[in-house]
Amino acid sequence: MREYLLKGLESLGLEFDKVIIDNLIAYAKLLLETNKHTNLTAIRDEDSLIEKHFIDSMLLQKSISENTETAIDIGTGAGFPGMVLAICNPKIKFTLMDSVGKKTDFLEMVKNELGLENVEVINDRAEEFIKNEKRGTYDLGLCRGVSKLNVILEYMIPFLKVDGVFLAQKMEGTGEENESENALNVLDSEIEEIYKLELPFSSDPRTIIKIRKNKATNSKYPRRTGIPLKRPL
Ligand SMILES: C[S@@+](CC[C@H](N)C(=O)[O-])C[C@H]1O[C@@H](n2cnc3c(N)ncnc32)[C@H](O)[C@@H]1O
Repeated sequence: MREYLLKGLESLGLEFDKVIIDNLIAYAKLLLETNKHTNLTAIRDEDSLIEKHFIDSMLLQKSISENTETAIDIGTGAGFPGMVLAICNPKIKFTLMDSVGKKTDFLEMVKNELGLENVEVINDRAEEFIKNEKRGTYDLGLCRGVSKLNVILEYMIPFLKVDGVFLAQKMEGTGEENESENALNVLDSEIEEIYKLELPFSSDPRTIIKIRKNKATNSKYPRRTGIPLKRPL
């Protein structure tokens, strides 16, 4: 598992010290172990887990600005991409949020086992947690596999500081950016870059959409819990 991870990182041009690699491996082992009795991910094979969850999360690493102090991962599930990036970036404070308790219980266990002081785990929905004085407080937003772009924009943009960045991970060719024009306008945000990338072993294509928040968000967003999904902007 370690060799496979190191080979993947090398092909992305990334290098981390031994403590970080040890933590990533310990996290992967905890996930494989916990997944035997609690369903956290459908990926059970070690190499696929490393490529499709760990390396996939690290595709974002080079897009994280050096000035980033705070990050939020909405719908982090078993910690992708947020827990991986928290381990790789110990100086950034990460909030890892999910509405499903068994997932946040697992992340709390990983945080404690690895002694990760830069990680806060929250069991809540984005539309509720925003009420906790968290509006406009994050430099970086992360979200993978939660919903369509026009839905997750409404969850995410209110959390970001003005000038903050949302790095949305998408499968290639969904064209969701075309359906998101209204959401981007209403939330005073714009697409700055679209990166087309590949996973190193399977060559599966991946897209990262870099979105910048330009102005403070109107306090009516996000709308009530469930509405962003039911009636996307
Ligand atoms: C398909 S999983 C993706 C998990 C992880 N990001 C990944 O890529 O492996 C989507 C997750 O988003 C969470 N979720 C969906 N809507 C949410 C919301 N409004 N607030 C917080 N979490 C949400 C679900 O509980 C679920 O764990």
